[in-house]
Amino acid sequence: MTAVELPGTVAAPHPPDGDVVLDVRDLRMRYGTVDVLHGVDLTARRGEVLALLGPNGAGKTTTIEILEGFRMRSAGDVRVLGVDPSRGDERWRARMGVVLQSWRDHGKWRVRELLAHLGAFYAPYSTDRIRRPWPVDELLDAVGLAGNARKRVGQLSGGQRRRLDVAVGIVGRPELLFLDEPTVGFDPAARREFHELVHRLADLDDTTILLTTHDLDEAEKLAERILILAGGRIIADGSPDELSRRVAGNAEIRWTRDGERFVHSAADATAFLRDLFGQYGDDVQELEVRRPNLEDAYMALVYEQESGARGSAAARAWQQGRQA
Ligand SMILES: Nc1ncnc2c1ncn2[C@@H]1O[C@H](COP(=O)(O)OP(=O)(O)OP(=O)(O)O)[C@@H](O)[C@H]1O
Repeated sequence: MTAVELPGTVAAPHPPDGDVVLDVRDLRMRYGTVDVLHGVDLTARRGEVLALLGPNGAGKTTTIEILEGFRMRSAGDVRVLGVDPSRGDERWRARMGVVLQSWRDHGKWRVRELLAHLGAFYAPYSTDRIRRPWPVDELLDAVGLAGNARKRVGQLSGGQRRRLDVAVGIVGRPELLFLDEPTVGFDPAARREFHELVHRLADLDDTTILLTTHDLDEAEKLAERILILAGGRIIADGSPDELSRRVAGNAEIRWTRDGERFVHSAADATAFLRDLFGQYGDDVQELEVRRPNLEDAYMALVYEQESGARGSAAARAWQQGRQA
């Protein structure tokens, strides 16, 4: 049967595609009288890594908490692993992993025992394809906590504690993993190891990962798709390269000649360099070409959204003033 869209209806039917892990249409959230999400649309497929970016207070945590089933949405159509999160049961929950921003209080437990204990909850949900839970020693190795297995949780450093949070999130071998600012407090080596772990989960285990971060460099390294949430909507959805190209700014070219420094901004860097070398040849030294990156794209898109919102708020205020 073909679905017919009636005038006035918005929600399209969810596609019967086993590969679609997240399917969100027109998600809305209101706290009291304040609308935070105005109609968020997003989809994710099996094995995709998505980074959800946006300014403070944009609604990233709210969105993730709704998808996890922790928070009830105000409106919209949401399917997570084919299920409406407000109706998810234990079997559904066992297929998801969550690493929240806040710490849980497991202070007196020892690391190894805690993971073994939590892992036991997942054993009944083991399948032929996915053996649950993740064996504790392998898991400790994977998150870089093997040397701290006997420590009490309360004795861990901030970064070690965050690694434990990640271990708790993945002990059930989730098909879908939510990571809310996962690397806050990580030193550079821990951050790199964590990035390898994320690639391993996505590539080898086909885990779909939705993460939030304010570290755009991390987003660029980890995610094949970037979603920018601003003004209560997803204002951009694409690969880091696609987003950078969308706000195609000029390339910045730096060089020195006879000990003097030069900086030039050019729309067509290749043509400019051809001319530069044609004119000065070997005298051009210490050449650097910097193209717009994800950070430039993010700043431009969020600025555009915010100045548009300020513009329309001013227009509304002006209109109301005229009507008063
Ligand atoms: N329980 C709540 N009750 C009322 N308002 C809330 C509640 N939780 C969040 N908010 C508000 O909703 C908005 C979105 O918050 P949220 O934590 O989802 O944003 P975020 O994008 O995750 O921010 P950050 O980057 O700072 O972590 C904020 O204005 C926040 O104050």
